[in-house]
Amino acid sequence: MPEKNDRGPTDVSQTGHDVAVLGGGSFGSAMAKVLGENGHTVHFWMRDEAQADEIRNTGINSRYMPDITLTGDIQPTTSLPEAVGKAEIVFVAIPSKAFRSVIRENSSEFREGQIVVSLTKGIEEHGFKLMSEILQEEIPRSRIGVLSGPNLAGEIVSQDLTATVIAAKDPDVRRTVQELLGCEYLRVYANVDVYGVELAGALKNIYAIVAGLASARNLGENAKAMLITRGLAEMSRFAVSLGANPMTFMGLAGVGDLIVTCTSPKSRNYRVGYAVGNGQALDDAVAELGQVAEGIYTLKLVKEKSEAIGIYMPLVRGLYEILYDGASISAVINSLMMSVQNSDVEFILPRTISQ
Ligand SMILES: NC(=O)C1=CN([C@@H]2O[C@H](COP(=O)(O)OP(=O)(O)OC[C@H]3O[C@@H](n4cnc5c(N)ncnc54)[C@H](OP(=O)(O)O)[C@@H]3O)[C@@H](O)[C@H]2O)C=CC1
Ligand SMILES: O=C(CO)COP(=O)(O)O
Repeated sequence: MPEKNDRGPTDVSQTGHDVAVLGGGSFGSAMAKVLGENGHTVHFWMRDEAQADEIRNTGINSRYMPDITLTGDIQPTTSLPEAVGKAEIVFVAIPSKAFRSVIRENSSEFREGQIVVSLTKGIEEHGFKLMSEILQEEIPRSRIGVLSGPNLAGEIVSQDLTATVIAAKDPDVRRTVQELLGCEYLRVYANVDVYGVELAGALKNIYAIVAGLASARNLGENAKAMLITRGLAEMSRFAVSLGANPMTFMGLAGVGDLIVTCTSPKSRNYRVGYAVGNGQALDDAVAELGQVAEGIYTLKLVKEKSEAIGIYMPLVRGLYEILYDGASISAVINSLMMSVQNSDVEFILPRTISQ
């Protein structure tokens, strides 16, 4: 007899499903809160016993979400096999650097046909793998989805109106996630371009750092609009060259997420850029943040990859020079402004090839 959730359409028409959230940081907490409020039993895995005890006893995750109480049936655990074993659907909010090792060490716990959704917006250092590709490699018998969009955790836990995107090839995965997460303050839109949605979420972190930096330097509102729009041109050029659908970048996971992280100090990547723009060393800015800013790693990987495949990414190159080569911010800005003037929308008018 197949297990309850092993095959066929998943029945989420009723509330009260068992779900797992892996990762006890800001976003794991935000998603656990939504799922708990939506009436589901949340097996909430984190590696720190003291943190699990605190949430069990008080409903508060004081390190990452000190002002929020998690309500509903939230069951913190430090046993990943227990969380995954009890869950019909698993959401993974582990930073990209640790994503593969956590999944690999526990790969035998995932069941055939189990829905596993990545919430992580990053790229693996070796091999330029996205999280859905890691899931495909490590737990190939699961059904994989990716959630991405303009989703600041701090706003979701305050029930501020939010929209997100579930990307999956399998329509049952899309429908299941829409029904599990959707509520009066959260709308879940669907996409089939898994690679594009996922890559957009990772790439926009780079431009959030750029925008924070520009804001610290008081470059003005026109400059902000220029950076966001040219960031969009650059990230879609790169992603399309790797097989993403350009139209995905017009959606919530593309321009939507770019807008929120490039305009809000609530974004950690923006905050890192802002601190560096004010003269703080990158390492100090990251240490002060105390949470993950995926963009600082993604930047290195995208710079390398874009050079390897010959894709022009002047903002990536300029930010890299500032963060990792000690270039002066004003020199980089000057060089960007004085480079060859080119096409606005290159899907309409191809770029003049000149680096
Ligand atoms: N916060 C947000 O607004 C959003 C975040 N995301 C994405 O979600 C992902 C997670 O980010 P977020 O929750 O914000 O990050 P945080 O920095 O808030 O938390 C990171 C979490 O990951 C855990 N962790 C780190 N390394 C390991 C490991 N080796 N094994 C197990 N757990 C580990 C940390 O545990 P510990 O405390 O024990 O170190 C902590 O619980 C990122 O890719 C981010 O881009 C996506 C949308 C919105
Ligand atoms: O991805 C996010 C919002 O959509 C969160 O951005 P930060 O990681 O920069 O905080």
